[in-house]
Amino acid sequence: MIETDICVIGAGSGGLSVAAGAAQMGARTVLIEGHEMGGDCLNYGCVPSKALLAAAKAAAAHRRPFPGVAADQPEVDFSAAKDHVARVIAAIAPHDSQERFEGFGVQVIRDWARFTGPNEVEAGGQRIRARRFVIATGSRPLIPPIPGLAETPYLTNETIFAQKKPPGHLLIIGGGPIGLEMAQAHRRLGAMVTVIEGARALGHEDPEAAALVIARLKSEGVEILEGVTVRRVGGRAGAIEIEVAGGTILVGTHLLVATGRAPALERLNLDAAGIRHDARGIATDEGLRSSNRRVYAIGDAAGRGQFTHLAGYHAGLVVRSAVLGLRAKVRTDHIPRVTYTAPELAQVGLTEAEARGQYGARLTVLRHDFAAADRAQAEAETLGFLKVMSVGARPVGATICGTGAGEQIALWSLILANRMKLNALAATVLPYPTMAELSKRAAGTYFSPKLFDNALIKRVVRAVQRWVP
Ligand SMILES: Cc1cc2nc3c(=O)[nH]c(=O)nc-3n(C[C@H](O)[C@H](O)[C@H](O)COP(=O)(O)OP(=O)(O)OC[C@H]3O[C@@H](n4cnc5c(N)ncnc54)[C@H](O)[C@@H]3O)c2cc1C
Ligand SMILES: NC(=O)c1ccc[n+]([C@@H]2O[C@H](COP(=O)([O-])OP(=O)(O)OC[C@H]3O[C@@H](n4cnc5c(N)ncnc54)[C@H](O)[C@@H]3O)[C@@H](O)[C@H]2O)c1
Repeated sequence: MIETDICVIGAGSGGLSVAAGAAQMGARTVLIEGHEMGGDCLNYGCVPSKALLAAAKAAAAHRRPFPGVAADQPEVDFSAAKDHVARVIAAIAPHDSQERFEGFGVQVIRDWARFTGPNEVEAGGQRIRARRFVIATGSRPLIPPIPGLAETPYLTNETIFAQKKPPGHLLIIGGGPIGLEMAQAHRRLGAMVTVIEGARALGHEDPEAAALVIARLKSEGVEILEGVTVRRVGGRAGAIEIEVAGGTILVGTHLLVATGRAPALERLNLDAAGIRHDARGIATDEGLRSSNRRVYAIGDAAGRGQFTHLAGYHAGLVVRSAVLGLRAKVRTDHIPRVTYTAPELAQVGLTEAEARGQYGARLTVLRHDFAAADRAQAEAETLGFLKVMSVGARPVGATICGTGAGEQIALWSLILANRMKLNALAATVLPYPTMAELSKRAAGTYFSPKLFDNALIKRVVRAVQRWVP
């Protein structure tokens, strides 16, 4: 029997942050991981996908004609690109390693944890009793009940990055962030790619921004079928067949299923601890506590969104509450998200449609095309736009679509997180020429009519000019 202050289940983005914080602040901490340290993000998610996209971007840069520079046909070595992916994971892995966490004083147990009572779990042949538990078990691929799928070889995010040979023709079911990032990466690395999306690709995103991404992928040769129902899947490795509504049969060599994620809760025996949950995740209050007050849930397992930075944010709140005994209240209005296709699609706060629904006529949308930025002209990267949703001078959301959107959204994340007004940007001096200037220009667009189309100001200026020596 181990007695501890904090027991964290799952050593991924969320669990590692809680364990590191708790142990370094002096709480006795146990961390239980059933599979690989680092969780999905490091091993099967963000890290390998961004590394593969980076290799694909390098290939695309060769193909891109630039004024005065001829494009060429790059020689793509798919297996070397995969070696890059493995190297990146290996470079980051020590940061998430058992040794590093043991160095912080965390007791790490490598096994699957299951609750045996309201304040006890079992793992590695030991019983662990804790004052507080944190469930950070992440999510797994949600596999839809498509006839024939279970009998057909298919890939998910857990297996695609280990493929060393390039797929001849990759069929992807699902046009969300996973589907589209993998579609572009594989297309740029030489594969034929077909995406079959049942509804709208990137359907949660601003439609104008999603359309820009989809148009670019199509122009690079990715076939994207939207509003298409998959009726049946069949075939064998190297010869996959997908029958869609209408009877058309799509043929490819490999199949990737990217149709969403389900919280990974099955091994936890949650009922033994009285922890309420449903298909979306563990039910939590605004302090991230479950129906069992000793137990918190964070990250993908909490069903409030699936991002590494969200899991990290949850972890910070739990350290505040469970370790320091302070009040913690979760916010959602300042969480950004980025789809790392080219162009990137970045969002923080409300989209235009959401903001219109909430604020109606009080909403002002400040919009600028990338082409308006001198830097975009210099880089020949003029495709894209920035849109800021503002109620009065208080921004409630920002959408950026284009090269570097994921970096540019940081400014708006800062503004929304700190509930700053557009005045803060107007008072900021940004270096010229940068893409960030577009953000400042959005603030300028809000204030200029108030300054330049204002009869009172004109009268004041005339008076000042008359009387001031
Ligand atoms: C292909 C892909 C690309 C992605 N790209 C991005 C991105 O670019 N940016 C971004 O922000 N997010 C991205 N995500 C999402 C991101 O990976 C997740 O939101 C994040 O990993 C969630 O962190 P977590 O701590 O909740 O879970 P995880 O990081 O998945 O960690 C959960 C851990 O718990 C362990 N576990 C599960 N059950 C038990 C048990 N009973 N006992 C012990 N251990 C257990 C698991 O083995 C796992 O290691 C991506 C996801 C995928 C699939
Ligand atoms: N860049 C990032 O931050 C990043 C990258 C990848 C994943 N993620 C996270 O992981 C989550 C999961 O990604 P995802 O792309 O798997 O899920 P998703 O839920 O975002 O998208 C899945 C898509 O599949 C479609 N779909 C579902 N069933 C289908 C069917 N039977 N036939 C055809 N289409 C079907 C849905 O309509 C949807 O558009 C994301 O929502 C995100 O939170 C983040």
